[in-house]
Amino acid sequence: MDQSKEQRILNSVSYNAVKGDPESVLDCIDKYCSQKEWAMNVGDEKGLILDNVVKEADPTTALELGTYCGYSAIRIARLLKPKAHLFSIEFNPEFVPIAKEIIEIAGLSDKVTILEGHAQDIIPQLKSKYDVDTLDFVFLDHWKERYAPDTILLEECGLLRKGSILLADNIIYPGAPEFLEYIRNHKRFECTNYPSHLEYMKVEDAMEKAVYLG
Ligand SMILES: Cc1ncccc1-c1cc(O)c2nc[nH]c(=O)c2c1
Ligand SMILES: [Mg+2]
Repeated sequence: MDQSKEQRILNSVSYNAVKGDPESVLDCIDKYCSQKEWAMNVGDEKGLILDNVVKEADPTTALELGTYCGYSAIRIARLLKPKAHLFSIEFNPEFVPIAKEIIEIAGLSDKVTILEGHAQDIIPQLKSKYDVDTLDFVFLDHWKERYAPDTILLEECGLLRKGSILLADNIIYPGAPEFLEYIRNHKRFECTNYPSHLEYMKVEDAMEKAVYLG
């Protein structure tokens, strides 16, 4: 059976990255995906926007929708303060073990819990099953059609508090028009747009930050 692209990314990280060094894992993935095989990691350019918003949020509890190979989980977790934690939801069973391994190589397994399944099934369990109170930061990077319904679900489950910061990837490409419509017309969100480019490409993309006003 041929290896998957994600397995090849893991092979490259395992061979080239410095164990326990998140920056070297990120650099290795960015190098591989810009030189060898494109993959849908948030990447280095949008990754800097993600870094800045995570630093602004300085979250105690963070949630990511869409783990993929763990690249953005590493970007987020490497900036978390000692007691802080990131929950990352991934529905593709092939990606979960690869992300776990890459996060382990980065030395961040203690700060990240990967939850396998669909966000709409796991979000309602975060309080009861995972002892989450409210979320300080949420990164939406799973499937554009789910950005709006899952944002509504987070609010309905009482997981957002005054000042919770949401950041969404791929606002332009592949695009999330329903989410933009929803979040920009919803009076309880304060939105900011960050123009950028699709990972590893010269194609236009953007990220949208939305602060929950309570
Ligand atoms: C896969 C793809 N092909 C061409 C252009 C863009 C994409 C693309 C890029 C991303 O950053 C994505 N992030 C989360 N989820 C996605 O499905 C996704 C898809
Ligand atoms: Mg993305």
